[in-house]
Amino acid sequence: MSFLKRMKEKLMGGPAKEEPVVEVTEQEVPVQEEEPQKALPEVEATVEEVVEEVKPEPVIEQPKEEPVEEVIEEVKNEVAEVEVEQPVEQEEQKGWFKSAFSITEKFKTGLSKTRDSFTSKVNDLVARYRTVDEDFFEELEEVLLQADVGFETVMELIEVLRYEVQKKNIKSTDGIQALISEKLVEIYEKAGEDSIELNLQPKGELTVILFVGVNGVGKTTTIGKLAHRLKSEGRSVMLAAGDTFRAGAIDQLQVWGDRVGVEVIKQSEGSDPAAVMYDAVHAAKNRGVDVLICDTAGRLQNKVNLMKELEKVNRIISREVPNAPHEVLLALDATTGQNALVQAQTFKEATNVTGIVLTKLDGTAKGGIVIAIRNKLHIPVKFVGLGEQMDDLQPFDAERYVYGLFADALDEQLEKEELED
Ligand SMILES: Nc1nc2c(ncn2[C@@H]2O[C@H](COP(=O)(O)OP(=O)(O)OP(=O)(O)O)[C@@H](O)[C@H]2O)c(=O)[nH]1
Repeated sequence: MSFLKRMKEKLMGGPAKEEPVVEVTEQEVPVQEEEPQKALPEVEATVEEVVEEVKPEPVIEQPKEEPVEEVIEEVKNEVAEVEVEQPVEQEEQKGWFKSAFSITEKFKTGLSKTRDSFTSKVNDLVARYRTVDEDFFEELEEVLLQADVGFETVMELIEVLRYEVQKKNIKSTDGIQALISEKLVEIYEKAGEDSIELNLQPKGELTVILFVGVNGVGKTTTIGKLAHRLKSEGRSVMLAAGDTFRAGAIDQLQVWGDRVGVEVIKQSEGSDPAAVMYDAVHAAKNRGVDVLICDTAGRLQNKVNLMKELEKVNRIISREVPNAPHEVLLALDATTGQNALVQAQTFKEATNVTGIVLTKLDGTAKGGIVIAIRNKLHIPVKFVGLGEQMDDLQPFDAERYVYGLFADALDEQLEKEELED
């Protein structure tokens, strides 16, 4: 079976394997209603501007100095913006009964900025070069580099494509997008066998998830979305407000806690994050909570301080819960491009990062960063943020991702294949 047919079967055929199914009866979920897709903002920057933007900046992030009241007000507005129509209880009943197709559509919508820029250039190349030759490969290389796929990966991909083209005696560029997609998935999957599944303990045993990442990457929002997701799967969740440093961070997490309907363990601003973790772990154990999600401060004055802070937090958690934290998730903002890679490198050296959550993938025209992160860091991208809605945090899926990149060209190619059969 061709790559495209296999892909179609997976992406359109029934519930996605990795989507957990909530234990609810059919009566409780009468009809699967699609939530309206929020229109994405226009691409604001040209590729050249975006290239300019990704020049690495120093990793050091200074905390925001906004007054607490302003931050709380801002967060309330943000939360109000992502308000879904049904109240949380109703939404929970509905669970995560998303069809494979609707998740695929989320990737397609979320990657539309990248598609508009990167993919339209590939399509343009295909239209200009009727035959696959050296000039075609050179231009393709350039387009891939501009999409932040990363130098090594681009070189590898071009080499593999050259080999395939020769082996299969491919002359025409027609349908080359399918071959690029297939090889991108192969390269992505080859980079690591490790699972993107969260390392969750069996129900009844406490799982501790630590979130790290610099300020402003969307850490708090992601914690809120993940709490909602886990709760919708039937797990009890608690949050620990370990970012005691940034003004307003505790209140911001509390707003999300209220929104999702989970308890937030906190202390006053400026207190020791390790003390908050200690309280939170005890509270979680006493209440028999399934998952404790811990926020941490995003300050990176220097690596030594970061290491010390994370070491202390880790030590407290692992002393109270053997083998915890079970996940250390690093939140990275996809719109910061190569800077996200620099941040990831620093965190990787400071602590044992087990997975990456790439936020705001919908906000960048350079969605190739997912591949660069995977290949450079060898840390699985476990979730991607594809928008501001609650369920726009999705487990990463390489096939859905490449479909999101080349949707129209792949649909067209598949149609041709099916007609030929
Ligand atoms: N479009 C889009 N926006 C997102 C996504 N994730 C987060 N955001 C937005 O990014 C903004 C910042 O997110 P926050 O969670 O408030 O991040 P922060 O408080 O500035 O910083 P930290 O919590 O320290 O990361 C908010 O407006 C979020 O709605 C995403 O996947 N897509």
